[in-house]
Order: sequence, then C-alpha cells, then structure tokens
Amino acid sequence: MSTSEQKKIFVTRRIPPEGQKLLSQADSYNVQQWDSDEQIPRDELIKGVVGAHGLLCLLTDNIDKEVLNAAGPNLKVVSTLSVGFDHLCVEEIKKRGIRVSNTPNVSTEATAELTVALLLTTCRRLPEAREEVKNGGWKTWSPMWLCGAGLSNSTVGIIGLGRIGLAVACRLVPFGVKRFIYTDFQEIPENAKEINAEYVSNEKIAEDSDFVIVNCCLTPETEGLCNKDFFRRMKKTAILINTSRGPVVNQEDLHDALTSGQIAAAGLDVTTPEPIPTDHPLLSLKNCVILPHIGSATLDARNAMSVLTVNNLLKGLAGEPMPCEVKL
Ligand SMILES: O=C(O)C(=O)CO
Repeated sequence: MSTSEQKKIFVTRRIPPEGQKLLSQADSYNVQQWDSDEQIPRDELIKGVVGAHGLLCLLTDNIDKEVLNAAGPNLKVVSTLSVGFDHLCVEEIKKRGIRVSNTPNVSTEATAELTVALLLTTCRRLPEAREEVKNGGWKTWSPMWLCGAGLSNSTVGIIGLGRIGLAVACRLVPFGVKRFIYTDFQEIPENAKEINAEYVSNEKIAEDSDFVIVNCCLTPETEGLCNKDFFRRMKKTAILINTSRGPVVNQEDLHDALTSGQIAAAGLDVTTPEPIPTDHPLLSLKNCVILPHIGSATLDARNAMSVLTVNNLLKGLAGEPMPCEVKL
C-alpha cells in the first residue's frame, strides 16, 4: 500500500522505548512523528496533524479547535500519553465524534510514591537540611534546628479520592495517620472504606487537615480551589501537597499564605505555567518545594503509559474498543 492510501498517524514527540517499538510495528499506517525529546512547536503541530486519522499527543500539547480544524475530518482518535486530559478541548472533540483515550492505572503507583516522597521531603524540610550541610550551616546538633511536622497521629485531607488519592492514602497508613478525610465531586464509599475516610466539605478539609494532598483532576470546579479563602481556613502548621494539576492551586494566594505564615509549607509537583519561570517568587521560599512534574516518572510507568497509548490508538483506528477510552 502506498503512503497516500495508508491512514496517517501523527505523534507529537518521541515516546518511551516500549511504546516506540510497538509504533514501529504499525506498518500498515503512515506514521509521522515529531522525532525529538523537546516539545513540538505549535506551528509544527498544526502542520503535522493535517489529514491525520489518529493523533498521539502528550499533556504538553494543547489540542484545541485550531488543531482539530487543521487535522480536518479524517481525525477519528486522539490518544493522550497521560491520565489527565485537561489539555484536550473535549467539547470540540465530542462535537466531531472523535474518540479519546488516556492512560489510567499504569502510573498510579509511581505517582502515589512520588506524592509520599514530596510530602516527606516537604514536612521534614529535606531541601533546607541538605543545603545547610553543603553551606556550612550545620554547626552542631541542636534541639530545635530544622524541626518539621510528622505524620504520626495526624489528620490527612485528600482532595480527590480516586485511584491515585487512594493509593497515596494507603501508603500513608503505616506512618500512623490518625484520620483521613476527603472531598470529591461525590462520595466514593468503596475507596473511602479502605482507609476509613470521612467525606467532608472543602472548608472542613482546609480546617481539619494537618496535610492537604491534592489528587483531583483539573475541571472548572477544581480550578483555583486552593485559594485565599482555603488557605485562610488552614492551620498555621499545615502543609499543602499538589501532584495533580497546577491550576487547582492559586499560586499568588499560596505565595501570600506561605510568606505570611498562614500555612507552614507546600510541595508542588505541578505548577502554572510549566515550567515555572526560574525567577518565580515561589522558588525563593524555603518552605516551598517544587518539582518538575515527575509524578509518573519511573521507567516502568512511562513505558507502560507509552504501550497503552499506542494500543489505545491502534484499537481506536481499527474501530475496536480501546483499552482505556474516555467517556466523553
Ligand atoms: O499522566 C498524567 O496526567 C500526568 O500528569 C503525568 O503522568
């Protein structure tokens, strides 16, 4: 079959080796790829997608009306190499009858591990401590020096008790957490009962938690949920962790809360924008630990995500059920 008769797949980045291998075996398709580890420039995305039947994209690609128009009526499947799909203009996609898939389940453990790592790093002040060792600030053992907050006997509030939220909570149980509370769009009794968690309001999460952990998806309802009012309600000793999406937290309000002593510390794996500018005021705060969106960054998880993304795409293009189709 000549490439002009083959269905076109456009891939917006080099993907992890196992997915890449699977893609290379899809020789009945005309696969075109932005062959780089760097993000595809917008104009290349618009050019590359023209006439595509399938689009394999990343969470860094904004798949909006312009991209969909450029792709044209051939486009049948958008397969994103991510759990979150807030970068896809779902309304437009739905209108055009395009199917969408994502990669839930395969990165749950990795993301939960990173969330716990970030929580411990933040509450035990590890970056500050490491800095003191390097800059000679370590003079002697001192009773109150670099004291932080411990998990034992604490109340942990989880915003979003889905797969990842639950996996985080399960990993925190052995640390001796006394009470779990959670909020979500609605109660999730089957998850809550595993950790004996109580469903509460957003206000109560803010007021009662020693640690607030954000694991929800980004929607109009959750955008800016952690804002001035939320921080005002939090305990002065409380710590905020966000490993979901940056815009759930209002960063200006967070900066004010951290500098005025309204809350003790924050750990963010996600920011607005990404990357966060290197001169951003949050980066100068000792009580704010920022990581570059590495929640799912284990080799196994990223390989599994890439395989699932390609499988989703190929099944979708074949008109078959996709392993992880998003119900739009
Ligand atoms: O999968 C996602 O949605 C991420 O944020 C990266 O793992």
